[in-house]
Amino acid sequence: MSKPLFLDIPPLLAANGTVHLPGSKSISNRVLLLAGLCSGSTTLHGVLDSDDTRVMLAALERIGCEVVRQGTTARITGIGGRLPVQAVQQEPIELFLGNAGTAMRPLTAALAMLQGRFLMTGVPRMYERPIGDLVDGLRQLGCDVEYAGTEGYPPLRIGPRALPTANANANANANAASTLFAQHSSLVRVRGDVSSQFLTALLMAAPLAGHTITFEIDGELISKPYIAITLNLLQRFGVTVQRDSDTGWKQFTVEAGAMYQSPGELHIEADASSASYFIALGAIASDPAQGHSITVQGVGADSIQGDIRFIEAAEAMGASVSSTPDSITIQRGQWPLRAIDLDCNHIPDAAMTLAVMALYADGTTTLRNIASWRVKETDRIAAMARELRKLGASVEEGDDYIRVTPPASAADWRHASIHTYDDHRMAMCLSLAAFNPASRSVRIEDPACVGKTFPHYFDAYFGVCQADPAHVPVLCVDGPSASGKGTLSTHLAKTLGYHLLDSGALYRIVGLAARRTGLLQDEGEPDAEAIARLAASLSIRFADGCVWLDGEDISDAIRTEQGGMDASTVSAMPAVRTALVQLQHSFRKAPGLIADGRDMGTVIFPDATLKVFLTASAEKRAQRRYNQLISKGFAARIDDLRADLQARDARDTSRAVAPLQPAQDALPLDNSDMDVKTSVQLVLDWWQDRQPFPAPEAHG
Ligand SMILES: Nc1ncnc2c1ncn2[C@@H]1O[C@H](COP(=O)(O)OP(=O)(O)OP(=O)(O)O)[C@@H](O)[C@H]1O
Ligand SMILES: Nc1ccn([C@@H]2O[C@H](COP(=O)(O)O)[C@@H](O)[C@H]2O)c(=O)n1
Repeated sequence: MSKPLFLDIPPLLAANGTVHLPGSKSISNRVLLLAGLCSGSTTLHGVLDSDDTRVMLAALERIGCEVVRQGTTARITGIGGRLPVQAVQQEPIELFLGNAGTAMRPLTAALAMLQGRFLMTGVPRMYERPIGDLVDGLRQLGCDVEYAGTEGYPPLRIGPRALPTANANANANANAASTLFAQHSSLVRVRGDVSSQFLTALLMAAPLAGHTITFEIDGELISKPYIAITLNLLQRFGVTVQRDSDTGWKQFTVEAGAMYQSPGELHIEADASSASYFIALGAIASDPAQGHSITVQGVGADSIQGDIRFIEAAEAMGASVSSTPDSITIQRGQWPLRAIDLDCNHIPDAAMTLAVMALYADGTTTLRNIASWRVKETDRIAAMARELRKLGASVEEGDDYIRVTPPASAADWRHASIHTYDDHRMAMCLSLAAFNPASRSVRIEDPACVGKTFPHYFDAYFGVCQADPAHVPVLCVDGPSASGKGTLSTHLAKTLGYHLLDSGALYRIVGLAARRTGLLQDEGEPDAEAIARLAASLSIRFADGCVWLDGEDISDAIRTEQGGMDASTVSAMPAVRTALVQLQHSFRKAPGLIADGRDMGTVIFPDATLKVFLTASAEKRAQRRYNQLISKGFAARIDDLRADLQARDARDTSRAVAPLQPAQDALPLDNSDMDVKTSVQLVLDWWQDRQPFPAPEAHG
């Protein structure tokens, strides 16, 4: 199935717990490139695994670096400042960089300094993000960079840099050319007021020039903390950048002879911009009176990232924050939050989070000096204004500011389907709106866009958020054996981003455990109370797509036909059913639950939002089970399977407690002649009909 179209977040109440953040995107992509330009190998720990780092790694491999990845560790063997022979060719190598500004800009600068031909491409939004100032800077250094589409924007065509020899475009001549070049020095003027990534890109590429380069900044340099990260990381790779003695932000010099030197190993700290969502979460929803707090691990007081200063802004709004060198703990301080008026130039990315915190403030919040928002993944000022208005806020926007006034009262909050503009930060920021005092649910469209920097954001978020179970939506799928409940439920859970309860698995586990302990035998009457006590004592875990009993993976052991019959036997015991009720209720957690079984809609979740009673003819079900077993290499006879199914159905339907029957308000679905895709879509349509949001449009 394709990417989920939306994620519906139910009203949330509180937040408490610890979050382990992924590595910083800014640091990951910088050090990946620096490692790729070095000689020898560099082992990087804590590398962010996301869309933006994936395109960088793929590009490095294409230009000749060796990349070995294991989890969050990457070992990069670099090109030693020179393209391998196979990369120096007539036909350009296309490097697709998605919407990753942290890959497009520095890679363009580095490759333009070398002797190859490249076509730098990306997604359509990348072609709307200006790059002209970087290209101008590179051309001042003799680089051959052309626009392959619109003037001033990617895609870009890169050719070999002009070297001061008659026949300069072969690698073999590069040494001689560099010697000549080393006697030169260049002065390059760079605009500093559109994106600091241009200067970052030029500084990172400067050692490749082979001569001294001084960069002079035109206009006020924005996002200085990102330049500070660049300077810090260049230093760790052996490159010292001299700065002017006036402000330190007007002139930067990289001397001839500067060379990248691998630090051998380097640990990447967690992403401070990603921390901002959890800092805000703590400020909004971690009430110290209830003993709640949010702790963010992996980034703290020692961070080199500018967005760490988001803490100061959050404190100004009322958050109570304490830090260690590599962690931050946040609780609610002042409530409601305090409205602020802040110049956000120093925290351009994290400042978006303040715009959503402003929804919970005691007045109007103004965020200034944020013009760079307009040239990010989307026009973030316009996007933020539009989406906050949907929630009921009053928003004023200017070229470089946004002013947010929260909804006047709880009644003024509205259910909103938040469009995310393929911008990860829109999705993550706006998820915080689910703490609204009106208990309105919030829909986040295209939630997978968080993959740009934080692929497991929503798991981390819901892992520390609490909701009133009564507000957590449940979709029940009940029906007889082999009707396709598990298949349908799995697809629904994936599409809706919900948890999954396979209640049949619980009875199968109890059946297996009862048989193993001798409480269930082919002959004689089993002791139901003893089996119920056993059921209550089991340590059951669903993780990594497997079912675990006391640390043993029993996924296959419970799936046999004998397992189904044993489950059916123990499930007819009232005491066993009672023993499993609380465990089943504990699955009802934000953002929602798909519950698969026999009595989900009748007994366990009678208040479910939607109940589906799934059936298919006995012939079809037997045939499906037969196909299922044969495909797994098990011997099976279709007549025996049909008889087993019918025996199981008869026992499930006729038992005294929680018999298999449709809930009164269940919608029947006979999928005898329906494929999986059609039945999934039908149920999703029923689900959508019960939501307060308009039907979503498919996105690309
Ligand atoms: N609509 C459908 N059309 C065709 N095959 C289907 C359909 N739904 C499910 N199947 C297939 O039928 C088999 C049984 O489905 P599944 O295991 O989901 O049923 P179930 O109701 O969960 O069974 P049980 O109650 O025994 O756990 C699977 O191989 C599945 O791929
Ligand atoms: N809510 C439920 C779910 C299952 N059972 C019993 O468990 C048996 C196995 O279930 P599967 O869905 O995994 O096949 C089933 O035959 C039922 O007897 C139940 O009682 N209530």
